[in-house]
Amino acid sequence: MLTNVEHIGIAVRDIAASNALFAKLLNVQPYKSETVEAEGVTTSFFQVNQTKIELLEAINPTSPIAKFLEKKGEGIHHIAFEVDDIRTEMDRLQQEGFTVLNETPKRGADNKLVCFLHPKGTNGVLIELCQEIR
Ligand SMILES: CC[C@@H](C(=O)O)C(=O)SCCNC(=O)CCNC(=O)[C@H](O)C(C)(C)COP(=O)(O)OP(=O)(O)OC[C@H]1O[C@@H](n2cnc3c(N)ncnc32)[C@H](O)[C@@H]1OP(=O)(O)O
Ligand SMILES: [Co+2]
Repeated sequence: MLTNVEHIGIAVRDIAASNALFAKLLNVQPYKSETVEAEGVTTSFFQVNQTKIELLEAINPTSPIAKFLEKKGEGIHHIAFEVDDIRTEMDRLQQEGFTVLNETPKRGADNKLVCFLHPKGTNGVLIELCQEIR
């Protein structure tokens, strides 16, 4: 079951500059910064009440973020939904005809297991599912 929007991912070119910008905008400092080598990204997380924003900077030219910035420029990269059981949701969505981009859940940032749905099957929006690692 999808429970809530867990975070909105924003692709940025310079995470230090964007951290300062979003700290000013949201009036709060990022609560976490984390590099996820397997995804080719450095992230930072801001929280405003129930809403989380994930800033993403590419750490190499083959990162999905580097490709996204090249094609579309900075902006919203994905919407992440929290799920109670990621494997059950991956199976359900596959049966519903969505293209799940990884066969098994992978380790994301902020203590989560994650998977992605191809944006071509979701009206051009990259969807992330995430489940807290308990
Ligand atoms: C930090 C971990 C984690 C977390 O815990 O929160 C993250 O958030 S990691 C975020 C970064 N990781 C990912 O994005 C992984 C999932 N993405 C992918 O597997 C790929 O990026 C992709 C979506 C399959 C696209 O890869 P690829 O086909 O190699 O790239 P192209 O550049 O050729 O794109 C093809 C096509 O798709 C469009 N596209 C790409 N990314 C997005 C996007 N984020 N939103 C909407 N559309 C996207 C791209 O524009 C191309 O379209 P056309 O040009 O019309 O063909
Ligand atoms: Co994310």
